[in-house]
Amino acid sequence: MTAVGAPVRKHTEVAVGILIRADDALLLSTRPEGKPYAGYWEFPGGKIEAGESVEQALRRELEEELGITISGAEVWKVTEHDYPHALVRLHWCKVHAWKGEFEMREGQAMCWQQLPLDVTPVLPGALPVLAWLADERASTAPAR
Ligand SMILES: Nc1nc2c([nH]c(=O)n2[C@H]2C[C@H](O)[C@@H](COP(=O)(O)OP(=O)(O)OP(=O)(O)O)O2)c(=O)[nH]1
Repeated sequence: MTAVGAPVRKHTEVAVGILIRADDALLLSTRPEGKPYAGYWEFPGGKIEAGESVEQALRRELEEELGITISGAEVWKVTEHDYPHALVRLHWCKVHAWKGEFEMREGQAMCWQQLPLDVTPVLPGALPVLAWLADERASTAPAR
């Protein structure tokens, strides 16, 4: 329940792309200088602007940040995280196909990672999704 007189925090809607390479590696990049949690590893994406669908926002963000173009994206999971700077609602999309060469247009670092990740620190809002991805992989791994 919201306390009487407490300001209601509005969600910031965010589109996030889980780019998955043919060998199952996941793309992570660092948050650019000047943003909250600068230097933390995250999945690429950003805020959904007024009038945009998740897919449109993700396509725009990946072009702006990475210089690649995706054709389609479907929401896989929706999560929320309450940061001091914002209450975010994250719309997670798995992306298996894109066009173009990766270009770090915001000065970020990028890397392809298998699970478990060996980069740190990772944005806290990404941790539940990393756990689901790991569970999914464990349950689909071929039996020995
Ligand atoms: N891109 C991305 N954002 C995430 C992840 N996990 C997570 O909690 N977030 C949060 C951090 C931020 O509060 C928010 C994304 O906002 P942002 O500031 O990066 O978005 P933006 O690029 O549109 O920023 P700007 O235009 O305001 O500079 O979502 C993640 O894995 N990737």
